[in-house]
Amino acid sequence: MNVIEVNDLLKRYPQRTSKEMLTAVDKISFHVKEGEIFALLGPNGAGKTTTIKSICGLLVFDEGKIKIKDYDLKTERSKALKQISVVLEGSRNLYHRLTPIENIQYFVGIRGKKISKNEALDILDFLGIKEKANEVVYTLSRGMQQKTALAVCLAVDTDVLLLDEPTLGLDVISNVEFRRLLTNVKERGKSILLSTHDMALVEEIADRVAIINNGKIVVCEDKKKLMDVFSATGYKIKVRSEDTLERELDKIGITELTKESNVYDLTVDFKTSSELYEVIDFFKSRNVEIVSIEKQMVNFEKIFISYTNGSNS
Ligand SMILES: Nc1ncnc2c1ncn2[C@@H]1O[C@H](COP(=O)(O)OP(=O)(O)OP(=O)(O)O)[C@@H](O)[C@H]1O
Repeated sequence: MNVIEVNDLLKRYPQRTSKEMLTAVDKISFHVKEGEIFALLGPNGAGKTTTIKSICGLLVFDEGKIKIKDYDLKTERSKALKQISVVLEGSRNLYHRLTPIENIQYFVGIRGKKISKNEALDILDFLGIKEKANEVVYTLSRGMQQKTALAVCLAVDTDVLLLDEPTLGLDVISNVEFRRLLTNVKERGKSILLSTHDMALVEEIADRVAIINNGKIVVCEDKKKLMDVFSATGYKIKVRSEDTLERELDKIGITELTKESNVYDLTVDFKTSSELYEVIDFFKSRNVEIVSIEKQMVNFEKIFISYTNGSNS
């Protein structure tokens, strides 16, 4: 079952400096399945926040259709919005003069629900900030505030969570901790749509990912499949030869070459495994010694850059 369906979403903003409208989100479509972590990954200005704000009803979009758990956001707005809770980018998710407990009770209250102090404490405990339950939010660190915002989402107890740049501004330790927490939240049966330009976050916790660039989705795929496809293509090959090979190597599509005495370190991208065998035959036929062949480890950065042509993230 899909918990969110976005179809042909279009959002344009008026610009101050020109009469032309800026297309922030350009007819994008994707869906989030029940129980998964779906990441919207893109560089600055790609349209991630605009998408998240459209889904949570904070922006009026120009065209397209958004469904949240079968409720159409335009025609069944309040039912649709009841299905989700949101942590927006930045620090405006909480009342900073209230404590985490008070924030939880307040936000649960405005949803027409109730939560006891002990239940709220259990959630804060789950997120590792129970000892801060009664401190006012503005005295908490950025990471603790982010966990408090997540605690509010869990307390409101919707099945679907929307998180805009959840790890932005967190230090390395908090970042690692937050990733683990999001996985634990998913294990509680929640579905998560997050936007980010944090590739480590996507690599570690996302089930599926859509890469968005200039308002368009350039790829939407199961993360493991995407990583498999990419890791299948890159090889590091070390060969030894008394002869000069540079010219010959041009024929086999080397992407990187370094040479020390008579040892060549080569990086090659193969589209199919038969291309690899062709290269092995090529070396054999020239009596070139193959010292080693290694499949390159792929990280998400490489995938991201190849789809966005290196847009800044
Ligand atoms: N209120 C607005 N008025 C005019 N233009 C806007 C407005 N909000 C966003 N934009 C523009 O829309 C485009 C998409 O912005 P958006 O904030 O959705 O991107 P993003 O992917 O979330 O970026 P970031 O990672 O920097 O937060 C950008 O070019 C941005 O300048």
